[in-house]
Amino acid sequence: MTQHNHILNSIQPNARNLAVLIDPDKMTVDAVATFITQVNQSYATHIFVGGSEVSEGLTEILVLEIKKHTDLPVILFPGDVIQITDKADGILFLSLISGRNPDYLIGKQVEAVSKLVKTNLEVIPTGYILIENGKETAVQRVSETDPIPRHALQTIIDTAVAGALLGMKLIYLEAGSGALHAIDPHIISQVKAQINIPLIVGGGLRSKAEIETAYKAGADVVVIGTAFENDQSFFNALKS
Ligand SMILES: CC(C)=CCC/C(C)=C/CC/C(C)=C/CC/C(C)=C/COP(=O)(O)OP(=O)(O)O
Ligand SMILES: O=P(O)(O)OC[C@@H](O)CO
Ligand SMILES: [Mg+2]
Repeated sequence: MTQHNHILNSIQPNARNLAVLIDPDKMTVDAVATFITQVNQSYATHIFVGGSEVSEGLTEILVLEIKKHTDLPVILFPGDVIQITDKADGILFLSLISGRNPDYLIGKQVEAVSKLVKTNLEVIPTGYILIENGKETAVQRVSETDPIPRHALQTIIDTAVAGALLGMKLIYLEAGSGALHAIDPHIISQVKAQINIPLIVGGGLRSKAEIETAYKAGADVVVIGTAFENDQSFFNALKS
C-alpha cells in the first residue's frame, strides 16, 4: 500500500483515456495473449481487472499473465476483498456511495486493510456510483443496493460532489456491465461541471460513437468490457 500517485497522474485530463475491463470470470489464461495484443494496438491507456463474482485466486493468475504481454498499468477493480493481489499496479479502492449497504460503504474496505498493507499497490480512493440502466446489474445483486434512478439528476450530482468532498480521488459513474442504457451525456456533463477530480464512465458503451459522446460530455476515462468480450474486432475501431 503506497502513497504514490503514478497511476492517478497517468490519467490525462480532457484526454481519451480508455480502460479495458477484463473480468477474470470471463477470460481464460490461454486467451490473454491474443486479447492483449489487440489491446496494445488500440489507444487503451489502462487495464482494469475485476468482477462482481470472481473465485479466489483467479485474479492473481490472470494479472500475472496480462503483465507478461503489456506495460500498461494494471488496476484492480474489485467486487470483493479476495480479488486483491500484489501482482497488479494499483487498486480502485471503491466505496459504493450510491448505495446504503455499510459493507460496501466501509466494511469491505476495513477488511481489505490487512491484505493491502502487505502490498505495493497504489491505492486510489474511488467514489463508485451505480445508476439505473433499465435492467438489474450484477453489482446491484451482489451489493444488495439500489442504483440511483437515472432521472434523479440532482441526487447523482450531490452524490458525486459528496464523494469529492470526502476526499475521494476519482468518481466512477457506472451503468453496470452490459447495461441497456449507458450513462446519459447530460449526466456526465453535469457531474463533471461540479467536481474537479477525474471522472470515470462505464457500462453499456458499445460503439465508437457512444464512446466519443462520453468523452465530449466530460468523461476522463471510459471503461469498456462487454463490447470487447463479445467482439474483439471492436479494437480495430479504436486503433492508436
Ligand atoms: C475495497 C475492496 C477490496 C472492495 C470493494 C468492494 C466494493 C465497495 C465493491 C463495489 C460493488 C461491486 C460488487 C463492484 C464490482 C465492480 C465490477 C468489477 C463490475 C464488473 O462487472 P460485473 O459486475 O462482474 O459484470 P458481469 O455480471 O457482466 O460479469
Ligand atoms: O461491460 P461494460 O458494459 O462495457 O461495462 C464496463 C464497466 O463499467 C462495468 O463495470
Ligand atoms: Mg463479472
